[in-house]
This record gives sequence, C-alpha cells and structure tokens, in this order.
Amino acid sequence: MDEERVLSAISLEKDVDGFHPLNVGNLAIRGREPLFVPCAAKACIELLLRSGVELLGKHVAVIGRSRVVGLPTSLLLQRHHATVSIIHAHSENPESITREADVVISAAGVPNLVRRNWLKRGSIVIDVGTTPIEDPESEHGYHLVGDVCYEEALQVVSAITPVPGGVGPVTISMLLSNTLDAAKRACRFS
Ligand SMILES: NC(=O)C1=CN([C@@H]2O[C@H](COP(=O)(O)OP(=O)(O)OC[C@H]3O[C@@H](n4cnc5c(N)ncnc54)[C@H](OP(=O)(O)O)[C@@H]3O)[C@@H](O)[C@H]2O)C=CC1
Ligand SMILES: Nc1nc(=O)c2c([nH]1)NC[C@@H]1CN(c3ccc(C(=O)N[C@@H](CCC(=O)O)C(=O)O)cc3)C=[N+]21
Repeated sequence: MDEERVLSAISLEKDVDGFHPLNVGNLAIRGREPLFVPCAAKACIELLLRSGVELLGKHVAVIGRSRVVGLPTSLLLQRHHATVSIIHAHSENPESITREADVVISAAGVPNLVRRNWLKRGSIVIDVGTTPIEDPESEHGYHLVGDVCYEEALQVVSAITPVPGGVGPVTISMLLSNTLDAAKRACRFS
C-alpha cells in the first residue's frame, strides 16, 4: 500500500488524525491554521498548559520525529514560542541535549531510554512511549512501559507523566475532541 496515496485520499474535513499533507503543512506554517492537529501532540501540549507550564522561550527537547507524535509536537511547541531541540535515532549524545532542557517530551518507544542523568533538576517530563512488555501475571498478558525510568526521574524532576495513566488517556480524549469538531463542521454547527 502507498501510504501517501492513502493519506491524500482522506477528506481534509474528516482527517481527525491530522495526517493529511495540507493539515501538516498548515501546522508548520506561521499564520495558517490546520483543521486538525495529531492527537498525541495535542495531548502533550494540553497536559503542559493545563498544569500551568510556561512554554514561551523555554527549551523543550522532543525525542522522536514521527508523523504520529514527534514532528507535530515539535511544530506545535514552536507555535507556543518554545525553543525546540529534536532528537532522533541518529542523534549523537542525546543526553547532553536533554540535560539542558526545561521540558523533555519522549516519544521513541524505547523502554528505559531516559535515565536520571539525562534530566535537569526541576525539569518537566512528558513520557509518550507505550511499549507492551509480556507479562503473564497481568489480565491481558502484557503491561505497558514508557521511555523514561520513572523511579529515577522522580528523584530530579518537578513533574512527570506516568505510564500507564499519563499521556495515553489524554490522547484518546483529543481524538474524541477532533471527531466532535469534525461532526460539528459537517452539520454546520460551527
Ligand atoms: N501515549 C500515547 O498516547 C501515544 C503513544 N505512542 C507511543 O509513542 C512511541 C513512539 O510512537 P511513534 O512516534 O509512532 O513511533 P515511531 O517508531 O514511528 O518513531 C519513533 C521515533 O523515535 C526515534 N527513536 C527511536 N529510537 C531512538 C533512540 N534510541 N534515541 C532517540 N530517538 C529514537 C526515531 O528516530 P528516527 O526518525 O531516526 O527513526 C523516530 O523518530 C511508541 O511507544 C508508541 O506506542 C504513540 C502515540 C500516542
Ligand atoms: N495515528 C495514530 N495516533 C495515535 O495516537 C497512535 C497511533 N496512531 N498508533 C498507536 C499509538 C499508541 N497509542 C496509544 C494511545 C493511548 C494509550 C492508552 O491510553 N493507554 C493506557 C493504558 C492501556 C493499557 O493498559 O492497555 C494508559 O496509558 O493509561 C496507549 C497507546 C496511540 N497511538
């Protein structure tokens, strides 16, 4: 299947994942408004804003650059005037970048990637990673782990989202919110 052809075939007005090239382009361009922003990226910003975290001028390190999370999150952060560092699988010394960051958003899908010595004291961590780990003890035969060593991070950070019970449920809320917006537009309620 050609991913680009599939994405371009989705009607702009129904693109609740925010994957259509026009929605991505409008998110990237200042002064333009996308119809939809990808849910996980929206969830990260929503968590920060609702917790009273100031983004203007702050250094935010984003680990990951995917269409689903990393890229739209870094674009959205720039719309809030944060200074954004983007870390990916080829980045050298990622810890030297995250150690300078006021906020670290990790979306690599690599358990235990972010250790205590990757984080500045008092920084804020948003852990997007959700990797299923086989666990015969649990109800579904697996449990989810994030990218961040939670117990280690707790010793230095001022706030952190857990996995499970952190970004995941907020992402689902954002999908519902985007879907409601799409329905309202279709019914000309807004
Ligand atoms: N909680 C939630 O609501 C959501 C959770 N997720 C979870 O977030 C994680 C990421 O998802 P997704 O973006 O779709 O995954 P992808 O595999 O598409 O992207 C992973 C990104 O992380 C980078 N990366 C991989 N390994 C490393 C590393 N060792 N160091 C630095 N960067 C690295 C990759 O770099 P490169 O580009 O160079 O390959 C890539 O940009 C997954 O665990 C997924 O399940 C996703 C969406 C929502
Ligand atoms: N276009 C697209 N957008 C996505 O947002 C997207 C995607 N593709 N592909 C897959 C990943 C993964 N993802 C999760 C969302 C919520 C939870 C979630 O809510 N998890 C619960 C726990 C659930 C459990 O324990 O099984 C929690 O974190 O508390 C997890 C993972 C979205 N993703």
